[in-house]
Amino acid sequence: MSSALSNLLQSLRIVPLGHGKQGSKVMVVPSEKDRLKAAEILPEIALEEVAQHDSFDDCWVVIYDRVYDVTHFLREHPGGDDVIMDHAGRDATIAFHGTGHSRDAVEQMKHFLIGELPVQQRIFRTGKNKVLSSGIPE
Ligand code: HEM
Repeated sequence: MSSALSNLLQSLRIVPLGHGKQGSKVMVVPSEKDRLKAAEILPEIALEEVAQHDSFDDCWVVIYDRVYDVTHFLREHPGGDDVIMDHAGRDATIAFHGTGHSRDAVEQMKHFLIGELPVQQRIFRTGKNKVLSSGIPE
């Protein structure tokens, strides 16, 4: 296989098995994001960084020590954008918990997960992500 084609396939994260010697089988390599997810390794994001994302066009919130980028979800949020904007760039755990979100909502959150607080700033989870409080999302 030419190196140009090989480079193109690599940039598309498609790797030919056996370097083309075994026919046309290909393997799709998971993206960095998928690999982090699978390994449950989340980038650490400190509260000071979260605080920089406190606007309608760039909105992060912390819920149970995890950081969510809800910028594109704001307008779709069934509870309205204003209730989330009240906590933009800050911890929204108590408000989120107090609203009594459904299991569906907790599942939906996973799409917006971008990181977790450093261990020293966590309230709900220990260093190994052990849940400290009952009833919080795994
Ligand atoms: C990633 C974060 C969030 C997600 C994915 C989410 C998702 C949802 C969903 C799916 C619902 C519909 C009802 C349900 O299924 O429980 C809902 C309702 C609601 N949410 Fe959120 N939400 C988020 C953050 C927040 C935050 C930070 C607040 C802050 C107060 C909030 C307040 C509400 C309220 C007031 C309702 C309406 C409840 C009702 O009218 O019965 N949500 N949310």
